[in-house]
Parts: sequence; structure tokens; C-alpha cells
Amino acid sequence: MSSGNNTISAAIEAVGGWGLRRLLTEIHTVELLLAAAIFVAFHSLRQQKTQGLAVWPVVGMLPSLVLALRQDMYEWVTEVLNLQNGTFVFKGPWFTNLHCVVTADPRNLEFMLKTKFSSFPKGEYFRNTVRDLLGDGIFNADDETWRRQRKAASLEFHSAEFRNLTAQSLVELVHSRLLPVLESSRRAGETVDLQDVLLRLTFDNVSILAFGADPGCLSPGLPEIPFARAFEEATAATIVRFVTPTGIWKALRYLQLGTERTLRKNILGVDEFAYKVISTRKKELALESDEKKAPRADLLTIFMRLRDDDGEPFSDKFLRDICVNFILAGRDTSSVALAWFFWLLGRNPGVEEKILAEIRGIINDREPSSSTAEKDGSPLVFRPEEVKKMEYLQAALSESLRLYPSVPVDHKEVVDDEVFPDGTVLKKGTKVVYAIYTMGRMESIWGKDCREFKPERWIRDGRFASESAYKFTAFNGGPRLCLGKDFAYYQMRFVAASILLRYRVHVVENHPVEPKLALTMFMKRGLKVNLSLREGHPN
Ligand code: HEM
Repeated sequence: MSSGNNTISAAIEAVGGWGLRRLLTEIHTVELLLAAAIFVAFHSLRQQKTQGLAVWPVVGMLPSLVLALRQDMYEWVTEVLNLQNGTFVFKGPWFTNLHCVVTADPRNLEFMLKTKFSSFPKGEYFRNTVRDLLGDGIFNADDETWRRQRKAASLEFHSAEFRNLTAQSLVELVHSRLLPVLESSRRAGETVDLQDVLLRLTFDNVSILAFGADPGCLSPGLPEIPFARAFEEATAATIVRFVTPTGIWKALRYLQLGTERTLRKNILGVDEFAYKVISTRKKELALESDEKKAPRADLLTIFMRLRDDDGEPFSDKFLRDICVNFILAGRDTSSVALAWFFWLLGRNPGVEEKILAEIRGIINDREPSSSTAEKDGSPLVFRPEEVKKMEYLQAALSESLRLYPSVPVDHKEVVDDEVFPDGTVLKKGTKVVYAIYTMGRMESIWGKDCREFKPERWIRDGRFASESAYKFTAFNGGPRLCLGKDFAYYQMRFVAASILLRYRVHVVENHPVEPKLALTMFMKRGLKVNLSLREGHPN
């Protein structure tokens, strides 16, 4: 019996000892894991000081990015860049394409956009991601394909015919469409989304310049236009690709699922419009005799008359790409800029007064004989030479673009190993993001008052003075400077002056205004306004 008891206690001891040992081992393991976790967390968080953000094993800086999505992303980037003296390296999760260098340093911008221009193309990654929508158009092209289009389009943009077309189309769109739409909402006492109205205006305008065809988005009742809708949805679906691992969106495209299905459907919608216009134009041009050249100055007609390197006409697909790219470039950039401008004016009535004083002064300078057509009842239309004189308005628009650039971030991909002037080492293939929004809000660039809306900072000796394109990057810089810059300023001045002279724009109280996270800086919920007639307004 006793030997049996001994055996049991020996067994219990053996089991208990083993259990104890196991327990001790487990406690050790837990302790070790805990210690390792604390060390990793501590180390990751400590890196925040040197690298701007915590760097976690495997996922890199992704957690900080995900948390930032819940706040104003642009402000978050600005904060990090300010802490890091203008440049930081974003370390994405392993095996993803999220690694990049983010910079807001004007020296780096000049190096990338001008000095070493050919080392910093748009790159394979960008081209492959947007190719389905943009094809080989200027926005998506590098090297020779880009150079050829840039040269031809540049000649066109500076031609007298094109300038006439832009001026005429604006007069027509503003006086026959924009002002009547605004007037009818004023009369009805209705709130209007000014951003939406302006988007419609610039969509019609750029379609006229690119295709020589007016889709009619800005019409009474603000109708939905299939081409415009397809274009918008196709752009939105393309943007989704940038935040989806390449393998996944390619699989979805192959299987025709989700956003890839939406993209295909909407690209077909865009193509339907484009190819119809191309074939109609071809027929029209074929009917014209050689002596009586068509007076058309739209891009489509210009490129139809050109020949490629082999002396052949451009293919329909290439013509489609050219036009679609111009629409993308000029469709919403100036309208969102105007929306932010009107919002800023609402908060800075002193600036609005100065703009009005300038425009009224310009009208008063008209020859008495030609002083407005008001006497015979026709509307007051600004003339090109008057629009050019609106220098304070130009300063206010530039100031608005400094704070709310239509393209808030842009990117390049480096093709050789390079070193930025600030010492950042770039390995071949690195993606570089330049934070245009941040650049407008850096004390090191604009001084202590960088967050204030002060058009005066653009005025020297009473005249508008432009800034270096590497400091004020809203229109990009170097050889890829925005081709539509002069036109955009003209368009914005014409539209802003025509509205301000007639209406007071009241932003609806408590209407939430914040930027949307997109390639263009839309206001997330539009700009809801009410209009009232300005005292002494003309027709
Ligand atoms: C406020 C208005 C505008 C702003 C802020 C703006 C800004 C920009 C920016 C930042 C780029 C460089 C994009 C890149 O390469 O990634 C660009 C390029 C371009 N913009 Fe604009 N843009 C405006 C209006 C327009 C308009 C109205 C047009 C045409 C009618 C236009 C035509 C172009 C073209 C064709 C390019 C490509 C140039 C090239 O790659 O060589 N832009 N613009």
C-alpha cells in the first residue's frame, strides 16, 4: 500500500514538477514575447523621431497612414514634412508598392522637374495603372511620345486661332449658360452647389477646346450627360487602382469584377462619344475643299491635320487619347480652384472689395463711346485686354491656389540612382511624391504668415509678380509645366469677374467645407451657396 502511495506521490511530483516547469517555461515565453513586443513598439515609436513616423515590422509605416485616413490627410502630411524639414521616406509594408520618398523641398523640386528632368519620368507604374483610360496621351506619356504631343499642342495653345476659340467659347458659356443658371437659382431663392456648376462649365469648355464639341453639361436643370458621367466614373475607378495591389486589380480586370467592371463599362462610354466625334469630324474635313480650310482650332482638328513620323495620319485611337487627356487635364482643375477661391473670399471680404474696385476701375476706363453695351440692353462682356488687366484678381487666384492647389500631390519615378540636393538618396525605381499642398503651407518657403490668405504677397510695385515654379508648384514646373496655365488664368479671371460683378456669393452657414482625398482637390461636399444681386450690377 505504502509503496503504491509512494508511487502516486512520486508520480504527482513528477507531473507537478513537469507542470511547474512547463508553467515556468510558459511564463518565460510570455515574458520574452512581452519584452520583445515592448522593445519593438519602443523601437518603432522611437524611429518616429528620426524617420517622421513609427516603423513597424512587416507593415512599416502603414498603421500611421491608416490612422491618418481618419483625419485631414493633407494636413497630416504637412505636419510630418514640417517635422522632417521637408522630406521623408515612407516605408510601406513588405512586398507592396507603397514605398516612396515624399518631399516639399523647392531644391528637390527644381532638381527633379528641371535639372534632372529625364531621370524623373512619370514611370512604368503610373503608365500601366492609367493606360486603360488615358492610353498614350500627353498626361500618361514619357519620352518621344510625350515630346511629340507637347510640341504640337504647345504650338496650338499659343496660336491666335486657339486664343480666339478660348475667348469666344468662354463668352458664350458664361453669358448664355453660367449666368442664366445662376440667375434662375437666385430668382427661385434656391441654394446652388457652385462647385458643381463650375465643374459643368469647365467640362463643356475643355470639351469644346479638345473635341470642338459641346456636351452641354451646363444647361438649365443641370442635366446628367452620359459622356461626362462616364468620364467621371472611369476616372474614379482608375484612382482605385492606386490603392489596390497591382496583382489584385489585374485579376479583377481579367475576371471583370468590382471597380474593374465599372471601369470597362465607363471607358466604353467615353470611347463611344470620342469615336463618334472623330468620325464626324473626318467626314466634315473630307467635304471641305482645300482652298476653304475649316476655321476650326480645336485640338482634334489640329492633330487630324498633322502626320506621324512615317507621314501617316494619326490613328483614331491616338486622336482619342489626345483629346481624353486634355479633358482630364483641364476638366476640373480650374473649377475646383474657383470653388476654393469663392469660399476664401467669403472669409476675406476685404479682398473681395479690392477685386471689385479693380474690375470697376477697368470698366470705367472704357472709352465713353464704347463704354459697355448696357445702354442698348446687351450684357457687359469683359474683353480679352480687360481680363489681362485684372492683376489683383490674378494675385487672389494665385493665393487661393497656393493654399488649395487643384493638384495637391504629384509624383515621379526615378530611373537612375540619384541624390536629392537635400541629401536624400534615391535608388533607381523609387517613387517620389511631391506634396504641393504642403509647399503652400511651409514657413520656410512663405514665412510666418504662410497660412493666411494674402493676395498682396503676389503684388510688387503695384503689379502681379509671379513666383518660382519650384516654390509655387500648383502648375508643375520645368518642361512639363501645365500647358493650360495661361488659359486657366484667363478662364478663372473671366468667370470670377463676371460673377462677382453681378452677385454676392453667400456660402451657406455651417456648410462643411473640407478637401476630398482624390487626385484633384474637390470640396468633399461641394460649395453650397445662395446668391443675391450686387448693388449697381450690370446686365
Ligand atoms: C487652375 C487650373 C490648373 C491647374 C492648377 C493645373 C495644374 C497642372 C499640373 C500640376 C500639371 C502637371 C501634372 C502632371 O504632370 O502630373 C498639369 C499638366 C497639364 N495641364 Fe494643367 N492645370 C490647370 C488647368 C489646365 C487647363 C485648363 C488645361 C487645358 C485646357 C491644362 C492642360 C494641361 C496639360 C495638357 C498638362 C500636361 C502637360 C505635360 O505633361 O506636358 N491644365 N496641370
